[in-house]
Amino acid sequence: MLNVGVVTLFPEMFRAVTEHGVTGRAVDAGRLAIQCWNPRDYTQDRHRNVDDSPYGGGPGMVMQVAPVRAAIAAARAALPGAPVIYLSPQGRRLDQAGVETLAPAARLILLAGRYEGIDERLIELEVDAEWSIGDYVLSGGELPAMVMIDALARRQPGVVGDAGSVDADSFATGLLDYPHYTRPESIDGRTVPEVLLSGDHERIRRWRLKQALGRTWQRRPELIDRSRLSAEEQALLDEFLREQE
Ligand SMILES: NC(=O)c1ccc(NCc2ccccc2N2CCOCC2)nc1
Repeated sequence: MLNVGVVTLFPEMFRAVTEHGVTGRAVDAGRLAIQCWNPRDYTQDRHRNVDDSPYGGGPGMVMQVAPVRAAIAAARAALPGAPVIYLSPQGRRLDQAGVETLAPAARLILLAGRYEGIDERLIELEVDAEWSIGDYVLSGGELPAMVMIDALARRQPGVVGDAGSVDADSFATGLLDYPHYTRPESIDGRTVPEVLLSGDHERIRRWRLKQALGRTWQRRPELIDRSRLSAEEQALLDEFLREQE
């Protein structure tokens, strides 16, 4: 059971993961819980202000400490011991290995920033880890939080139907995915590779591994350390590359 507390000004956004697909079913099955805490509910002023002008000037506004800190405190009360993760461009780059390190956590609190960011003292006082989903700037931390929730939910037992499919997930193998096909057998004259119609499961396994290795070598060679490939993998990659010549 993965229990996630999210501190966000836009709780409605998280219906994207709680009401749809694999993550929506995980919520229904009680394998995933997402509860949002809105800093605006912890403001003391009539205008429910959560931002203010930046010291030192410059464009935009900065999220104030007090309302965010109070929302985090409420989340901590509901999720004792949960680490607080801040999604930001300054964070550690999230990859599948990073997902694996986070997956064992039963409880997490995710902090989604808006405006130009959050007062640095909030990060010093409350944040345990900063993570980034990639080197690009978004309008808020909500989509990165949902990316992390989805990736972590898939690692929870029973969330993804066929457990095998998670292990075979590309990146779970450290490789890109092999090509997938389904009916009809021919589309605009393009047919399905006959090996996939052969029923020969060993041949199909080898073909898929060859495709994964070849595509990874061609598109993301840095993901492959040839010295760590098995003899079979080396042979399949060579065969793929020969066929490409
Ligand atoms: N790569 C990521 O994981 C990622 C995460 C969040 C994010 N944005 C929210 C945010 C969070 C923290 C600091 C600044 C900001 N931004 C607020 C809007 O202005 C730009 C800076 N963007 C990209």
